[in-house]
Amino acid sequence: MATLSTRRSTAAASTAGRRRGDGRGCGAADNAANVPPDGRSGIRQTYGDRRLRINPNKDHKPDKYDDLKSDFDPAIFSSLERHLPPSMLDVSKEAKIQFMKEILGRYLPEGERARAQKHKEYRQRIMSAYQPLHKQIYNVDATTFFVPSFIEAIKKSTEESFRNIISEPSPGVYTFAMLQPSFCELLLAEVENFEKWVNATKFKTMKPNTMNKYGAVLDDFGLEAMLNNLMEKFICPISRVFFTEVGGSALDSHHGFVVEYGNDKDIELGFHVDDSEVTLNVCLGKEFSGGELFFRGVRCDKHVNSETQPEEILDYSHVPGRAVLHRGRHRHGARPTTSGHRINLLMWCRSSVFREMKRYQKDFSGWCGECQREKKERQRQSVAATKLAFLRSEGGSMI
Ligand SMILES: O=C(O)CCC(=O)C(=O)O
Ligand SMILES: [Fe+2]
Repeated sequence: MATLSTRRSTAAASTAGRRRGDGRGCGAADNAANVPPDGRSGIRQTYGDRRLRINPNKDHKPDKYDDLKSDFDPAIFSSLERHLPPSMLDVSKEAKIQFMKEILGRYLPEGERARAQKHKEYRQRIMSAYQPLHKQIYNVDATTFFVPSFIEAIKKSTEESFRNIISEPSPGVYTFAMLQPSFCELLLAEVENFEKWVNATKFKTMKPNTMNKYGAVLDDFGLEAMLNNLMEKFICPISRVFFTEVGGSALDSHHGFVVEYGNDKDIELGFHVDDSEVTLNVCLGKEFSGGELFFRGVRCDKHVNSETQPEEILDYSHVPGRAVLHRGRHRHGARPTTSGHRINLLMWCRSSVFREMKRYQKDFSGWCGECQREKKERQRQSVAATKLAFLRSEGGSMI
């Protein structure tokens, strides 16, 4: 198997630093697991338990950080405060800030800080000059964006309501009708309008990620708040049910973009994993043939190039308006678009809490197919060894 790539966004801040909104992200996590941050400061010695909680404390009312000068959005601090260890919830605001800055600092080391600032300025330059074509798509309006079956399922937000609209052609790949054709058209027209503006003004824009040359980053020209809302209200309810073990209950930032394929665009997309915990991929149109997604099983970093098992093979054909939701670590690629023009909306949804936790784990058998296979093999060998020892001792006692 060819060595697989990990795709990254071309922008700087990829994790905790970009979140806007109400500071709640995905809200409650279900499975408890504590996260030990590697505290390096005096704070660590002053207070007892330094471990973050994966379950946000919903009863705790976080401080307001709007006045805080930091590279991170104040909402991140309010959101993270709910994950602080119980012993830290009532300490001074300054102590909490110091502790949280240390954790967040890991997501934005020195070099990246400058790049994040540049990226912020880049966005400001675009947004001060670009005139949106369809202002109505800059705020989520469920009835014009989504098909009724999707809205109904989200209203109930139970596993059963999701299973009614979702098909799962291979474990961990969920597909469902999501976007109205009229919304797809508006979004396509907005992207086209943005691209026209880019060409007319010769503005040098960033590529959507390290592997796609054609497309646009929606977050860069004003759609970040809308997409954040979409993630919180319409993706989190689903990912909380199907992707809890990879931070699906605690998504708190995203990278939103469109990719374009066709004759004079990208043709195909190589085998890769995404820089996301959960990826939403929705085909917007237009008319095309080819461009199937191929999936080859979920893998952790260590096993990213390990063999595919036959049951992990899936080829999926895109249908306009239909969403595919999968773990970012689900290895995949896109086959050549052989005719026409294909444009897909992508949201790489991330969880800073999950990324923090992952630093302290070695066994990912909760979601990595190869970790699971190795664990089963260890269990099989241990049962076999126990049986053998038992048979030997039985044999011995019969003599
Ligand atoms: O072209 C596609 O549908 C796949 C896109 C994709 O995997 C990605 O952008 O991460
Ligand atoms: Fe991808």
